[in-house]
Formats: sequence, C-alpha cells, structure tokens
Amino acid sequence: MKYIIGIGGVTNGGKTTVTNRLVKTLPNCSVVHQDSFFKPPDQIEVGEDGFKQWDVITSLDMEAMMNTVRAWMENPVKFARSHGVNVLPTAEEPDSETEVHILIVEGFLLYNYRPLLEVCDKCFYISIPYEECKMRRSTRQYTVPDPPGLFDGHVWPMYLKHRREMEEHCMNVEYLDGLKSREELYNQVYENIQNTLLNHL
Ligand SMILES: Nc1ncnc2c1ncn2[C@@H]1O[C@H](COP(=O)(O)OP(=O)(O)OP(=O)(O)O)[C@@H](O)[C@H]1O
Ligand SMILES: NC(=O)c1ccc[n+]([C@@H]2O[C@H](CO)[C@@H](O)[C@H]2O)c1
Repeated sequence: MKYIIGIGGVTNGGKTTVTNRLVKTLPNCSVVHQDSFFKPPDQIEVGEDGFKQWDVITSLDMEAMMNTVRAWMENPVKFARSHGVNVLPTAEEPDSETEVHILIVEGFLLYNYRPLLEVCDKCFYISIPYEECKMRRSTRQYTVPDPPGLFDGHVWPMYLKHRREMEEHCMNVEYLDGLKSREELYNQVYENIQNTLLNHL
C-alpha cells in the first residue's frame, strides 16, 4: 500500500521538525521537501511592493516537484534506495499491496496546487499565530536572507491569502496547533497516521 502524507502549514510552524522525526519512525518512509524546488533568485518576480515574491506558487518549480512525487508513486522502493532510505527486508516487491510505503511531502504551499492535493491521502496543516511566526522567522537564515519588512509586507499577507484559498477548496485537512511542544505535535501526527493506516489495511 502506498500512502502520501502532506505536512503543510505556515512558515516556521515546525513542519520540518515534525517531518524529520516521522521519517525516522515510520516504515519505508521517504520525504520530498517543497523548499528544494524554489526557482533561482533571478527567476523570482519582483512585486509592486519592491519585494521578490518568494511566497507564491510560481516561485516554485511545481512540475519538477510533481515529477519527483510521481517517481516515488511508480516505484517507492527504487525511490527510497536512491534517496538513502532504509527499506525493510520484507519490502522487496515494489507493487506489493501488503507492504506499506510512505511518502511525506513537506512544505508551506502544498494544498493550493491541485495536482499535489489530488495525490495526498492525508493532509496536515500546522499554524502558529502572527507574533510567534514573526519571532521564529527572525531567527532563520534562508539561502536568500529576508530583506527588512519582507515578513509584514509579503510573507504574512501571502500566508493569509493562501490559507483562505485552501480553506475554501480543501476538505479533510487536519489542523495542528504549532504552539504545542515538538513532542506533542509529533505524537499527535504519528498516532493519527497509525490510525489511518490501520483503517486502510
Ligand atoms: N513545536 C515547536 N515549538 C517551538 N519551536 C519549534 C517547534 N517546532 C519547531 N520549532 C522551531 O521553529 C523554527 C522553525 O521550525 P521548522 O524548520 O521545523 O519549521 P518549518 O515549518 O519547516 O519552517 P520553514 O518551512 O518556513 O523553513 C525552528 O527554529 C525550530 O527549532
Ligand atoms: N529556500 C529558499 O531558497 C528560500 C529563499 C527565500 C525565501 N525562502 C522562504 O522559505 C519559506 C518557505 O519555507 C518561504 O516563506 C520563503 O519566503 C526560501
């Protein structure tokens, strides 16, 4: 059985932290990080506000991301091996319906892209309030550092816009409170996945 889990949500909500732990504990689990698909800085549009528009779907090569997801769907064992994921000895047959193969797709803009939404079996979404998000973001260093004012002028308004759009289109999103401790968040997601997997077996 192949199973794709989305870990979406606001920037600095704790998506990568939860994902890294799930990858270690779930069986035959590979991961695709959306941040790996940002286009190079010279291809990012500059808005009327003067900011590079990083937090929009066109700043990402979503086709390349979907191709990566499809490569996993075609052969999760081959994908896992070529990405250094330990495949359990019993999971030799890629098409076997009895083996569980999991792909986690992690990113800040997952469910606003329909092809990706359509392949997700389970959608998690982590949120944190404005103040906490701004504080956490100020401690981060991205490949291109945030210019002054980017958070209030671009990042947060885009988050609110995309979140609204997602709420209009996506049913069955499991919302998570990113203010919970790392441990609590992990346990909540892990238990939820275990229950869903059991229901599918
Ligand atoms: N549950 C938590 N409580 C407090 N701080 C957390 C929690 N989870 C993660 N953090 C911290 O918040 C910051 C962002 O975490 P993380 O990189 O996991 O978020 P993210 O959603 O993947 O961010 P982004 O995709 O924007 O880079 C890090 O400094 C991390 O240590
Ligand atoms: N990873 C990158 O190349 C990059 C460059 C500039 C900005 N970002 C930010 O990453 C966040 C998503 O994780 C978005 O809020 C981007 O602003 C990433």
